[in-house]
Amino acid sequence: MARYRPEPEYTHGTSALTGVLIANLGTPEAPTAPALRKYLKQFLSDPRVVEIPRIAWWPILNGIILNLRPKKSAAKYATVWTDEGSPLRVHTERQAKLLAGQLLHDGHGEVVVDWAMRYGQPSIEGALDRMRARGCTRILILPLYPQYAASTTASVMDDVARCITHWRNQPELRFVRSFADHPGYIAALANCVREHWQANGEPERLVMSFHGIPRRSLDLGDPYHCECHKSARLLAEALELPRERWLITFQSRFGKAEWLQPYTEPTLQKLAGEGVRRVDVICPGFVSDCLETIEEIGMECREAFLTAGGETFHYIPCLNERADWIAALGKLAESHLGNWLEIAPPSAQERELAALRARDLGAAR
Ligand SMILES: C=CC1=C(C)c2cc3[nH]c(cc4nc(cc5[nH]c(cc1n2)c(C)c5CCC(=O)O)C(CCC(=O)O)=C4C)c(C)c3C=C
Ligand SMILES: [Fe+2]
Ligand SMILES: [Fe+2]
Repeated sequence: MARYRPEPEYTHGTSALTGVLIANLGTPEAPTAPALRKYLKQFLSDPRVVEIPRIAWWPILNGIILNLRPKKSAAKYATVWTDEGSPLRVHTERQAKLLAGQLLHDGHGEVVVDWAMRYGQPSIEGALDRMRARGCTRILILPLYPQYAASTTASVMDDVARCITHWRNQPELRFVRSFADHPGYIAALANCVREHWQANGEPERLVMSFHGIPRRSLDLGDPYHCECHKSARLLAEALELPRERWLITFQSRFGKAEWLQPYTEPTLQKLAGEGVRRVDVICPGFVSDCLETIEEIGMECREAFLTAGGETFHYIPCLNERADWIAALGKLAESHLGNWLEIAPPSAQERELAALRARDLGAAR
């Protein structure tokens, strides 16, 4: 096959459309050891995620991790799995559909919205191919990671670049790098906390737990740690919380190396030991509930806090499908779409011509 493949459909300049591609991490197909093995193999083979030289990492990954972890992780996934599937996948799909509705509501009905996962299905490659087939020549990539990290955001960017390497007619691309300080995102988080407190009363401490990364990444210049601190500070400011009532922690440590500190679970145990009776935990780095929030925070950390002498533990859910968050997501997308929104969508006649050309091209091949 030619290195640069023929375009599947002929798209003429004037029939070009604008698209938004929502991307998230990805999740196994089922809460089973074989599905986990496949997922973890792809995930943990990404050099953006594990920055250990291949020669040293392969034997550990294939010899130890992929033999032990799938079974253990599958059991954890089984505790959060729903009739519709993995929570992360369910929320991401719903968010993409709601974003399409929001853009329509905001008067941008001609924008194509699709969604994909960095690992597993639906893949970024498949989504980009679908968008190309629909005539998108301008694509905004919107990773659902509020804070930039090389292991997440940059990995999405790498994969998009890899996917279009073989395209002849490449799209114009834009990326949302991060939205850690986006006013709509912060306001939605604050509303979520306030509503929780109106219904359940206030805790002694609000713990803001973010997914960790290796400490070494921070030393090498990854801005993730800084962006987490910014989001947390802005959320505390929006809630008018005095400094002594909130704290930042990092969860989901993987392996033996040092990760960003302080760690979530030991901090909760320490708080209980110091006599703090009620904590609320929120995970502002995740916009969708998933294994790491429902199971790790809502189950494991709850247990750890209560066992250490704490009395009341509330996990405040992620933004998920909240209307204020979807409206913020719409604003975020619109601000990055910018002048693309001013380009007139193709007319019915232009679409018809493009379809005819595609047919002719198909016949000519
Ligand atoms: C091995 C290193 C890992 C790094 C670095 C890492 C960074 C990172 N991850 C998220 C978001 C999520 N991670 C999730 C699960 C998960 N993460 C790791 C490892 C690293 N993450 C593993 C091995 C797993 C799988 C579960 C397990 O076996 O423990 C999830 C949940 C996915 C789901 O299906 O529900 C999310 C979301 C961020 C934001 C991040 C860096 C900032
Ligand atoms: Fe992770
Ligand atoms: Fe975890």
